[in-house]
Amino acid sequence: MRFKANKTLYILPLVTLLLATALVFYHQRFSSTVHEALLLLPYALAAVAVWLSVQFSKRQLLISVLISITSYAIIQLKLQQPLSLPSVLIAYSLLSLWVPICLLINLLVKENGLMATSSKIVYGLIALVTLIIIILYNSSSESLLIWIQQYFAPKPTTFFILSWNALFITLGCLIISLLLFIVKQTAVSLSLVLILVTNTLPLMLLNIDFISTSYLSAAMIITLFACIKTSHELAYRDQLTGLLGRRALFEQLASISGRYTIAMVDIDHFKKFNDTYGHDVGDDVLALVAAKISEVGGKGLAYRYGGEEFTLLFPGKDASEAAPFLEEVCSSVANTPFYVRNKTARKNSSAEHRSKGNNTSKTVKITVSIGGATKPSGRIEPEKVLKLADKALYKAKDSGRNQVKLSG
Ligand SMILES: Nc1nc2c(ncn2[C@@H]2O[C@H](COP(=O)(O)OP(=O)(O)OP(=O)(O)O)[C@@H](O)[C@H]2O)c(=O)[nH]1
Repeated sequence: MRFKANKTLYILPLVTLLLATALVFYHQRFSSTVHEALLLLPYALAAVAVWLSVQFSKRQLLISVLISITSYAIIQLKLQQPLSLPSVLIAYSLLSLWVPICLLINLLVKENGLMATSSKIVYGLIALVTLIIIILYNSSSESLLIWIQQYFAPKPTTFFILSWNALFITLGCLIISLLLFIVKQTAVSLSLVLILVTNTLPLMLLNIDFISTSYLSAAMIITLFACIKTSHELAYRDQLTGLLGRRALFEQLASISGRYTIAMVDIDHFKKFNDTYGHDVGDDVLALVAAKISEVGGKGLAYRYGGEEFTLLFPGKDASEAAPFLEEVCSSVANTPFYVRNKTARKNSSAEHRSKGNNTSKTVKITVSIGGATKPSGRIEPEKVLKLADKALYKAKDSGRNQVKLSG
């Protein structure tokens, strides 16, 4: 399922990051009781974030939360002493390696739910990395200390104390997470970028008071936001087409005070199409038509109404103003060829068949009929406007399909 990012995707995470930064600067103003309570905040938020990521079966979010909270606990329990102490130095250096490596493994394996085989591989790899780190930490060997000091020792005299090597690994991870976000543009992929940032800042600027509490609380809030956004998408988006569904349409209609035009769009002879090529090919056609419909101009909003019916909504426009955009949608669908292999070819698509070039792929023309209606003046229920648009749609069907008819 893929949903294009909109502005709301960025606002809450950015506000959270700003608040976390403000907390770093102004935390001294709080009383010691508030201070104590804030130290526990990441744990409380992590508990809720773990619960929600399990509910939504989001392995990437769950692992990110667990890594973030483990990092926070280690910073609080082990790294509140001078880095010049060998055990603190080793703990810091190993943590600065463990966090980006685990986040990278989590990021690189596609999200397929908590119990998918790919997720089990992620759990196994992270467990292995963690085990190696624990063994290294407990080995207390001289050679380990020398190796760490050579490659991953913090730079206590500089502002950013993270070693160059750890920084390079983190930057590599950041670039990959940014690329994934650019491609996917989802709340989850954005949260994975920001979780990496909020985990890295406390390690880079460890000497700044309250930095881990602030930014790792932010990491948890960003995860919670991604979970909530995911649940919202599940409730409002149609999975097959990625369009908003009927619930979103009625909420939008309830919020429009002025005039608007509604158009019902219906695929022609879709039953015959399903019967000839099968339901799966029918689903592909629905997705193709949805993609065309969502390109509508005139600030029209596209929804999947249900089945093979779609709705276009033009706030502030009457039917004559919306008509050119409806005509455009109608001809754009009709002019887009749909490639399909017929039913028998799909069934018999054995290697032998394909090697003989017996792949009977053919082009099918898909058309839609559209009926539009403007909200009449006065207090009119949206359902009544939808009925008028439906009547106009029947007119378009009766007049030979592949055309637009307007009510009245
Ligand atoms: N593949 C697929 N088919 C669907 C889906 N939802 C509804 N349909 C099918 O859409 C078809 C609707 O057919 P009808 O309402 O009889 O209309 P039509 O065949 O499109 O004919 P006209 O509207 O008169 O041009 C039925 O065969 C439904 O099974 C879906 O999500 N996927």
